[in-house]
Amino acid sequence: MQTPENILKKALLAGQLQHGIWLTSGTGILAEMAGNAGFDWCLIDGEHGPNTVSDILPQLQALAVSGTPAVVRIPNAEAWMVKQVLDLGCQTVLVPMIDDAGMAQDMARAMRYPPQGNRGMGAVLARATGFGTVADYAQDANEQVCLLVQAESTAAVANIDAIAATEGVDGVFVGPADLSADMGYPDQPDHPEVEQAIDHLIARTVAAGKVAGIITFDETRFDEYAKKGVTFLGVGGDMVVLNTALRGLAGRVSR
Ligand SMILES: O=C(O)C(=O)C[C@H](O)[C@@H](O)CO
Repeated sequence: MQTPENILKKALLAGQLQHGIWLTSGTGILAEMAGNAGFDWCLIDGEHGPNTVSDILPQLQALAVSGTPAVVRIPNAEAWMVKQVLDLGCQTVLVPMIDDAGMAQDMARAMRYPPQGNRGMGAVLARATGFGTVADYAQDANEQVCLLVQAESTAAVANIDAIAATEGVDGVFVGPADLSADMGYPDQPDHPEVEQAIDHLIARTVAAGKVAGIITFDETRFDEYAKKGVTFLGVGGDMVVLNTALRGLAGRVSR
């Protein structure tokens, strides 16, 4: 058994637009459904979804069966959280609220084994190596992991060039909701000043040769972001889609 190739990282680094869905149900059954739906990736959200590592495992297993690459967003920029999800077998990690290059570098180091980083050795005990089946995991893992950091504050806007230039950061994901709140426009990601900041973050990330990402639930904006250079494009959330569909059906049949 070989270290699995991170096909999502390969596609993103090749500049291929990859559409994905946020998973916040916390269940393997929804992960299985989303994994078989046809998205390029599915993100298990540990920040805003009820997803502990015990909840993440069955979702990773369901996505592995579907063949859809998994991404895990950890709740906070903590090295121990990175270690847990990588050892679970996740290869692409999204880290929220990265404000400067120092934070980005800490996460880049947590993602990789020495000498590039300080990820603890122990995957031989874990699902990432098939519990010791993958012989060369320690040699191959650094190349296959993918770190996406979130720029979603005024500090991140000021520091975007240093964040994007950080070695070991593969991409920068813009968080419109948190960015708008930090700019003083909560729940107004479409505010002109927020839009300007979003465009700046995307442009500087692309200029640095890194993967640019964002999420929007507005289907009319997918092409716009793609034209700006976004390749890691979130297009919705599982529970929002389900809630909308349920309420729509109920509304059509209610007396
Ligand atoms: O700040 C944001 O926007 C994000 O980080 C994405 C959100 O968490 C996502 O759930 C959509 O609102």
